[in-house]
Amino acid sequence: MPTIQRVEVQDIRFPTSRELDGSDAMNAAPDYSATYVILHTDADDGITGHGLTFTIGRGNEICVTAVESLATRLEGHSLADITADMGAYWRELTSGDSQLRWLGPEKGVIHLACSAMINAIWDLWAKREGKPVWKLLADMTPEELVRCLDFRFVTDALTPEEAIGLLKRREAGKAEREASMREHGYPAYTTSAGWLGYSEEKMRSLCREAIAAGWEHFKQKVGGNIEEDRRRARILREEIGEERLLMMDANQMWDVDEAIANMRRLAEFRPHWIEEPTSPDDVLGHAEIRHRLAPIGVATGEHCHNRVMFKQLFQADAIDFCQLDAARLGGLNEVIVVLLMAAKHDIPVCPHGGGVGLCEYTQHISMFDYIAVSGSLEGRLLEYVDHLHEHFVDPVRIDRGHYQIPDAAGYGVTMKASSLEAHRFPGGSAWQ
Ligand SMILES: C[C@H](O)[C@@H](O)[C@@H](O)[C@H](O)C(=O)O
Ligand SMILES: [Mg+2]
Repeated sequence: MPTIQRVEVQDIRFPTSRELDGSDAMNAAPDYSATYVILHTDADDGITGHGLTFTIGRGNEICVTAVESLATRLEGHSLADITADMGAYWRELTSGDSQLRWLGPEKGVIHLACSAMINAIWDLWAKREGKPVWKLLADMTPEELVRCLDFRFVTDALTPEEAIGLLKRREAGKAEREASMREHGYPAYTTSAGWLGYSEEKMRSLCREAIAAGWEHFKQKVGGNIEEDRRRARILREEIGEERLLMMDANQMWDVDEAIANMRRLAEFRPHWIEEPTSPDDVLGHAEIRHRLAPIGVATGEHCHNRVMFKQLFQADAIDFCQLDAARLGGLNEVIVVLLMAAKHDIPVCPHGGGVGLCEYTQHISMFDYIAVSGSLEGRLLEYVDHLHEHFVDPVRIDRGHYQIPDAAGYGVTMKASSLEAHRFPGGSAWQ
């Protein structure tokens, strides 16, 4: 097994704000960006580990600096030593340097940086095993998987022994579920038609294209002027009809009472869920909204920064859908802890997709979740956003609103060298 010799990090940005792709009420004009990590080893097999975390433009350079500050905690480690006890290494990277930990702890820029690095390790590991990450995980025994996890701060909700029990109860049927993923793929919804900055004409034509391509579930951005939200909801319902699902996403715009009042005015459009109705840190606020808005579901997670926050959201019965983020949690290890807690609480996980590379990551997470953790598709939909996939060596493949199982070895976010070159900030040609 090789030794990781060098952590390379790049500031990669895409000028998505020019077309208002990805725009919402809180994030008016994002430039989808990646703090992009490449792990170089001493092996002569040409294999490098690629990981990224997602930001929306300015400040990406801060995240790049955070990776540079953490790099010496990874350089010089052998992959074998890391993977032999990855739970221990995960804790070492996220908490081993108490001065750096002070910047979080386990949240914010420093945790985003850990995420990019940890996911790059998984990519390297899976590429060397010749497997996609979902398969690397699904082929592990419960004990091997649990050894990758750090249960610190969540043992009151989930112990390693319980986690092994949860995984064992899904061992029967794994092969059948894997076969079913290969045949049918994983069901998804699309956010691409509903960005807040899009005109009525653009929304209508994107809805029509999406329906023709087989999409059944749509998400709308809300949280602007409530009359405008209602107008856009009416347009979307006109286009998608009464039967297809419509989700709404307020991107944290409202106070608790405001969220309830506004959603009551949007209820006639029959939203399946309201996403990020308020501050992502307000666990009890989400519980209150959920209680008062039922049967409209409450969803959150793209800004939920660690397993402790998710633990509380589950314990407080605050959410109906867990939208964990592959690049905001501290990489795949922490994602799996959240998948297990969600399974214990019977909360469907519908990961946050989009950005740059998030769909490429989350397909592995949801397929692994189905095969080995939850064993169910009920209430579960992967998010799909139709931007920037052309920059990846192995982009996601969608057929009739379903993600097709990824076959390429690794964690999916290896970008084409030409794309990295063109989008390097500020020198790349996309920024001239
Ligand atoms: C700024 C981003 O595009 C967000 O609007 C996006 O992540 C969104 O919340 C989503 O749920 O996909
Ligand atoms: Mg969202």
